[in-house]
Amino acid sequence: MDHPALNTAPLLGTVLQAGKPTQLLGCPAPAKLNLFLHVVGRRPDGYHLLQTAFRLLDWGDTIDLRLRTDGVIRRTNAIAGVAEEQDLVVRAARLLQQRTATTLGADITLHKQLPMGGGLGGGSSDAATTLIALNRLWQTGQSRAQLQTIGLELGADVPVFVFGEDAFAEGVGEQLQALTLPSAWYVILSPGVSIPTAEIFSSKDLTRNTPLIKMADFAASTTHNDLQTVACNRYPEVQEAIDWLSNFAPARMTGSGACVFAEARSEEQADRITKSCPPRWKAWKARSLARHPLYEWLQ
Ligand SMILES: C[C@](O)(CO)[C@H](O)COP(=O)(O)OP(=O)(O)OC[C@H]1O[C@@H](n2ccc(N)nc2=O)[C@H](O)[C@@H]1O
Ligand SMILES: Nc1ncnc2c1ncn2[C@@H]1O[C@H](COP(=O)(O)OP(=O)(O)OP(=O)(O)O)[C@@H](O)[C@H]1O
Repeated sequence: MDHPALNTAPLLGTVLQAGKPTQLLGCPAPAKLNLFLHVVGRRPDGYHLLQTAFRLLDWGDTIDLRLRTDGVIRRTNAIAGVAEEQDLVVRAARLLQQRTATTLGADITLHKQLPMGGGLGGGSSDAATTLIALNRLWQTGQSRAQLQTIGLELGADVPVFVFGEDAFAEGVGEQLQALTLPSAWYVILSPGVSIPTAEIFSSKDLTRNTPLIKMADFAASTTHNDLQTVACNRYPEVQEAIDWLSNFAPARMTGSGACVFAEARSEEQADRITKSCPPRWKAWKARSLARHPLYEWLQ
């Protein structure tokens, strides 16, 4: 498929008398990959302690936000499989409204591109972009750290998108250290199944005792994704996709699946691999993103 370049220049829209934007259109919500994912323990509340490396991609959803002065928050378009009240963009907006006690609201339009239940963090990234962009639209003055804390209430994957850089993560994924990685092209393959994250984490077959590694040691050869074995046993399509992609480059699953990925040697190789993908699956190429496109919107 063509490289789906992520719009990195949201439109500020018309300006109020006070110089404040009334709409932010095309706000990017990039996908992530988990380059590796080790489950190293479990908290008393059932959440798992992880070590993982997050890589941001220049491919994702986009969100339009239009200011409302009546405090109402609503999603303006239908998204198959996600009811408005459950949508992380609506929940993120309501949480920020509540925490900052703003009287403002928003109409939110979500342009969904990322497969759901794909391990690409789509819903989490949508939530993070909503927090960052509404913080600007509503002028609610939250810092990056404050938005990361609010984001964690919505999901373990939300903070890294607010953090806005490739990161080595620990805890449940919220303890983040910036990671400097060389730029790279990836092929991402969706085997056409949607995998609920909770199902994989709650499996009795999941190993939860991978020894801790140091951030400096996370080279692909010494790491793996603990969730992959469980996902492949339950969803054979994931293993098939890994086997196929492994013909070209080392391949593994991202997050709790279902998508799998491999680093390509070049954009040309990524093109060749995506073009030869069997028709029963979808494949995309994507480039690493050094920083979240909205990084500068937070200090
Ligand atoms: C698999 C990853 O995508 C890796 O980045 C994340 O750990 C998942 O993050 P997420 O989708 O934002 O997950 P959440 O919405 O917070 O949690 C979904 C479910 O996954 C399980 N969960 C999630 C994260 C974690 N560290 N331990 C868990 O056990 C919990 O059962 C939770 O009910
Ligand atoms: N804006 C949203 N986009 C996608 N899914 C959403 C959204 N809001 C709520 N959801 C719910 O979250 C579920 C997981 O979707 P998502 O695409 O984020 O999974 P994922 O890529 O596996 O995420 P992660 O890598 O964070 O586990 C969906 O099946 C859907 O029910």
